[in-house]
Amino acid sequence: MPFAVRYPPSPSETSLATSIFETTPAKSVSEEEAHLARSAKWQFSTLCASVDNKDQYGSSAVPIYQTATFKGMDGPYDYTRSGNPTRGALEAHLAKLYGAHACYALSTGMTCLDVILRLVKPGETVLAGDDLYGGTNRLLTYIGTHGGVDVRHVDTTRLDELEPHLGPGNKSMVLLESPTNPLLKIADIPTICAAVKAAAPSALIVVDNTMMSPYLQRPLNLGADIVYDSGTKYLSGHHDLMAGIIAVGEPEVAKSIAFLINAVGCGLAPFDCFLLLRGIKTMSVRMDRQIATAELVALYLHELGFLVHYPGLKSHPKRDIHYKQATGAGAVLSFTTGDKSLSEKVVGSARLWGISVSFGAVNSLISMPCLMSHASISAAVRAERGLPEDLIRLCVGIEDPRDLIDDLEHSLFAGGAIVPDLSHPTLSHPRMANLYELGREHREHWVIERARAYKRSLPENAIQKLVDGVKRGLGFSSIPRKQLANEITVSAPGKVILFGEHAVVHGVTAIASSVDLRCYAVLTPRSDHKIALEASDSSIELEWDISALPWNLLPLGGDRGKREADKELDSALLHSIEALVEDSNVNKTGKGASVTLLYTYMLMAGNDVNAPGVTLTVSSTLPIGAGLGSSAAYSTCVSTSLLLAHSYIDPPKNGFDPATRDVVDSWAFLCEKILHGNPSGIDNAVSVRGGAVAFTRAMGGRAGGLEGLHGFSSIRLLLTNTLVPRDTKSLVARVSAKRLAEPEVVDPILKSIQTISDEAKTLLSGTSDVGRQALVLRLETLIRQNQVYLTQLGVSHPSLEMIVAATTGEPFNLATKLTGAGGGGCALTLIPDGFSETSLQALMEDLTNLGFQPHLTALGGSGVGFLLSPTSDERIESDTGEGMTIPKRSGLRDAGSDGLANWAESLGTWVY
Ligand SMILES: Nc1ncnc2c1ncn2[C@@H]1O[C@H](COP(=O)(O)OP(=O)(O)OP(=O)(O)O)[C@@H](O)[C@H]1O
Ligand SMILES: C[C@@](O)(CCO)CC(=O)[O-]
Repeated sequence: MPFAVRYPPSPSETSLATSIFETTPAKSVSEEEAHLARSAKWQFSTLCASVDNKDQYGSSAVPIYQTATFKGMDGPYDYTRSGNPTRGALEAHLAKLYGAHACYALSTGMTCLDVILRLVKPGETVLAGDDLYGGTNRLLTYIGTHGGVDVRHVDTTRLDELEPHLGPGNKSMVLLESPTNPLLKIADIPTICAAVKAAAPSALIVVDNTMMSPYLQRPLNLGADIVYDSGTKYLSGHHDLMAGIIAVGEPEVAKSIAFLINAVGCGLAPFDCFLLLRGIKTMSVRMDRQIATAELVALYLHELGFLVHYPGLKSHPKRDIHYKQATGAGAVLSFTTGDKSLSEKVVGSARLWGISVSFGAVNSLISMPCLMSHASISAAVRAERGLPEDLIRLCVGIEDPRDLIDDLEHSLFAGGAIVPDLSHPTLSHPRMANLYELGREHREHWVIERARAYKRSLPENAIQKLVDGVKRGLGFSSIPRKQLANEITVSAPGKVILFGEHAVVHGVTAIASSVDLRCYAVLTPRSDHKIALEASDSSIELEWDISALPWNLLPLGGDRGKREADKELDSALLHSIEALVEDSNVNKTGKGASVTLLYTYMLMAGNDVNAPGVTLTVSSTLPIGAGLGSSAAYSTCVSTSLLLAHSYIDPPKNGFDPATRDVVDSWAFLCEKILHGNPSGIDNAVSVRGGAVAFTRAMGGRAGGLEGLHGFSSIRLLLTNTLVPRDTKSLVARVSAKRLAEPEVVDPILKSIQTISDEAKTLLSGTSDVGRQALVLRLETLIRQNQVYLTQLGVSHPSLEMIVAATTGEPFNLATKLTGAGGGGCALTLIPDGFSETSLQALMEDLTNLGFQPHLTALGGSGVGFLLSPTSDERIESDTGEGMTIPKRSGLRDAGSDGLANWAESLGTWVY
């Protein structure tokens, strides 16, 4: 017996204070067994309504045992903190609903998380989501900073983001939620549970099921160990009490939870248990109505052209996964208007929808998560986690859907988000006898008709553009389509970071240089009004109808005449493009590359009523995802070619002038935000401008800095690719999460890296009077120090450590660190001037034998390049003897990685 306490009676004991309540004569064993067999098949609503109550006076409702203590020594109860009959009845009832070994009723949903987190010991890891309720985030941050727990925020709806954090030796707790709140992202719970258990058998999987309740989803059956649910929401349904539920599948875990609840004293008070029991009886009936109305509200907003997050909508990218694990879409949805102040006006105009936090009650609620439920998460972290500031959350109650849609329509109209469509036959909406008596199709028809009487409010010129765009897309426009006259051929280099990766994201200076590996791209005109992407390295061949792109979500307002890119991504447009690309059968590389191309194309086309159809063909000598800035080189190529195609910049005759480079850089940075999440901007800065730089990101009102370094190019570096794939976006997010959780550990590391970069900057500025040999020795020391700090930041990898060991030990005695985001990818080794060729060959052979790919790189070199005056296209004779043009894109496709640089040179004159 591990704990010397008396537990509250467990539901499996069906004790329910039998000795206190039992009055009716005992049934025969066979009669009781037959009843149990039949009741095991009861439907959920029957289970909700039938509370097992054996009151001594036959009371219909479970009595409230409003007492702190119980007399005597032998009864099942002594003190209400440890157990109470009203709570016992509630817990037994909940265990049936959750299909749990045991359920516990606590004072709030947050208390549940607090108790569960006490199962984690200092040094262990908690993997939590990145779309989280603000209160959850607050408590996790606290246990991260005060409990010595390694709390990491990753997108737990994505297995590939979770997996790198799991390991058999890494005792962890994984917190899942599906759908997430408030973005309604879906995690494939059974698949994630199975993968977590396979990779880390000792991990405890915890699911916050509040958005679904046991009516729609029972995660213990899907592989979870512990489930919690804020009883304040659907279970109680009336917003008149606070409660939390923990449901557990295994007796051992149940014992620990019971111990903690008793020790802390956070069991639910008897009166609240009574209220919660009462609420549960009507849960499925309430929720049926709430879900049916939520579906109508989601459809209504979708029809109006808003980006709506709701798993019940056909457009939800993970709708199928959701319905495999849950039986309904729930009654919470969210949408964006495209503008924060517009959203505030809409929310402020609501009357029937109460402006309030929380959800699940019979009354409908409207809120702006960034200002309310998620306000305790800083704006920067919200942005990092992709929570749009203009997001409106709707929590649908049981009011009549006609009134709810009426009030929402009024709010959207009063807030300026929609305007009446004067061409629509009627703006009056005759009330239907009873919407719920109509079949689903009729209900949806009512909603769609209603939405069609309005349209999203756009400034006049934007409406004209939209109309033109639609006409063009449908092909009955008289507007002649613009076509690119020629192919546009561009290239851009990758980069190597010598000092300061990751720290640079947080405002520390980093030192980097372009490398002799490049991405090449050809933008080819096409006449079928499509946009296509071909990437031969990654076998991508995709195309989209330009008219099928989500033009209605193009951000409005702002100065669309300006050439520079916006500073921030428009989340509504981005999500919609992601959903479009999600449908194509393509890997992660292809998805990122496609979303980047389409997003950039659309934003630029927003200024051009007549955007041309194009195919972008890319190929790269850079390894993708290896820390050498392949994404920045790709981003620079996409930006430059599209800027030229949309006539934002002129074809450079004598090379790119600084102002044009700034324009290209601003777009490349926006592309990097799509691919990276939270890039510092160093990779695109180097790719666009070439050469070597000291880069400091502009942050918190402080101006950034970009300084050319001229003592750099003669340094020889060996780059060794571990061939371990990884994702910059999640590594950057991991460091941010660590900083959030452990600022006292991370901030001093950042400070030390700043000192390293400061010294390196002086050494490499070309003005340092330190002798060459001393300079190289000093750089080697700085490289070793930087690697230690990167390891402490958690971004090294066993493969990188192997390279460090192979290069730093005898006989080579070199200095090595990871470069770029780490977690695999590449290591860089400084090759001092006197290092013999024989030793270098031996070293490269050793590294190759270890399974790595070493590459001696030349540093510095040109930034973005443009093929100026192409030699006449290669011509070949066809069978008929007629000349046929071989487009450059075929040359690019066929050149192969090794032949790319030669192919590019053979084309003609490049300017940079
Ligand atoms: N040649 C290419 N073709 C298509 N997409 C590419 C190409 N090069 C890069 N990308 C895009 O960039 C992504 C790789 O970006 P990621 O930031 O993970 O790696 P990296 O840029 O090589 O490393 P780092 O940012 O650490 O230097 C790919 O998944 C893909 O979407
Ligand atoms: C890891 C990082 O510092 C470098 C990636 O090449 C991220 C960035 O600066 O954007």
